[in-house]
Amino acid sequence: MDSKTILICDDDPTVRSSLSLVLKRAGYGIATAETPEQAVAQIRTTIPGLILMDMNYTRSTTGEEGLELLAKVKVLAPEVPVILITAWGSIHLAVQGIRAGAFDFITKPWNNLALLESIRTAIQVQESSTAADAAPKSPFRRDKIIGKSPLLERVLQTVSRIASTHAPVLITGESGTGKELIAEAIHENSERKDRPFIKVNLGGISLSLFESEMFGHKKGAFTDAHYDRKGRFELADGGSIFLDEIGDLDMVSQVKLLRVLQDHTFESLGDSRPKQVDTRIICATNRNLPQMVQQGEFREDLFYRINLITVQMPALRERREDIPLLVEYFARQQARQNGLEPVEISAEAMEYLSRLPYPGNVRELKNFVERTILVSQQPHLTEVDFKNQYVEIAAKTGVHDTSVHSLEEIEKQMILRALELYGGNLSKVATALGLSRQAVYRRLEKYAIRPPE
Ligand SMILES: Nc1ncnc2c1ncn2[C@@H]1O[C@H](COP(=O)(O)OP(=O)(O)OP(=O)(O)O)[C@@H](O)[C@H]1O
Repeated sequence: MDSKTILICDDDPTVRSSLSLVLKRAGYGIATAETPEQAVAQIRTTIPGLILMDMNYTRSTTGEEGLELLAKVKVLAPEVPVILITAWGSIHLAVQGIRAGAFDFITKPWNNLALLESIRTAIQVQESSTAADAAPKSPFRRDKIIGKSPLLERVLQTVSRIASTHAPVLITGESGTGKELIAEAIHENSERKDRPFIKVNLGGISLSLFESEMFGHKKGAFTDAHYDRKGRFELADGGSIFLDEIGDLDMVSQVKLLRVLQDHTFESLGDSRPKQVDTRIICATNRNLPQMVQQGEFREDLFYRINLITVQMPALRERREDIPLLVEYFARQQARQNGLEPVEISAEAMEYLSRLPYPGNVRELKNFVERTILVSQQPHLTEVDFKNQYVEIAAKTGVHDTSVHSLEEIEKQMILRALELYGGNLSKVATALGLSRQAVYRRLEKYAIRPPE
């Protein structure tokens, strides 16, 4: 395979020559094909590093020929990334192509910067997957990520492989499993580490504020715009942007986000000049995006854009062997923050802690350990100290006999009791349960609990 050669397959000579020019300037070798047949013949002789492929040839405009060619490439050279070229307005074809194994798609007329970025990412990801067993170029830094379980190690292996690429990453997993921590680690282990890491909680941005928050605005663009303001994308230029709770984004904002991911350009409110942006996209969600796509609640094309690499964070109950390490870490951290001697935790206490259910995952464990240390004020903590604290929380939240209830029922009861206890103050409920406010909202929805006014 010649990783520096790109095969351009398009029946339009002007497209072939303008693409050739751009790619040659960027240092790639070029091969061209006018028809799917020629493309197949070329691939049989020399396998290129990447294929840039139009979906429509002379026969029709259904994209059928493009899909056929893609299927052949997937048999002849399955490891070669394919980027599709489609007409604007035929995104559904691109989506079909992605389902059939294409790496990405660009729409005509294309933006050169976005095209080169997509090519670079595709080649990097391809190389990083074939070099999976080779030692990484520089050791992966994971200082703040505690745990040695095989499930966590697998996540870290994937992350260390792809951190240095520019590929968008989607991190999925329950609330409190460490998605944000992983996003930060991806940034810290990339060449963007000295540039900003901008975090945006999309669940917390209302529809009306989305554009000005993400893309910025000019003074006077709307009534309250008293000064120019940079949006989050501009702030993240050269660095990474972490879009948390991406599953909470409404359909209108999804279209706006798609545009910037596609073209790497955006316009600030009140300013019609498009701005270019170079930022790595890292998204996270604890919702089931494929299911949301099926139900028409999340755009499929956006899903494929953000999801070139998926990292699934395991729940804490699936990696209980990490619990003692995490407990030690949180106890040490808390002692350091308060200028105290670290507390000692007995072996029985560790065993007890390792058995609890943790619907709020690592965040819940962290809060629980910190609270027990604070409340008991002892240099040595035993199982009893933790049990007392757990019973107290359970009593406050009204959960007594955990054995006869399903986890969901326990969770629902805990939320109801916490709402009562904190007079409906969601921030306090969230802190007490070790959940984010958004996670509390979602559970209110799930259990059809009416949120307080
Ligand atoms: N492996 C880990 N080692 C050390 N601390 C961790 C680990 N995983 C999570 N934490 C800590 O647990 C808390 C929750 O983690 P984080 O915010 O990354 O979770 P999340 O999955 O993004 O949650 P949410 O979906 O609610 O936003 C943080 O304080 C984080 O530092």
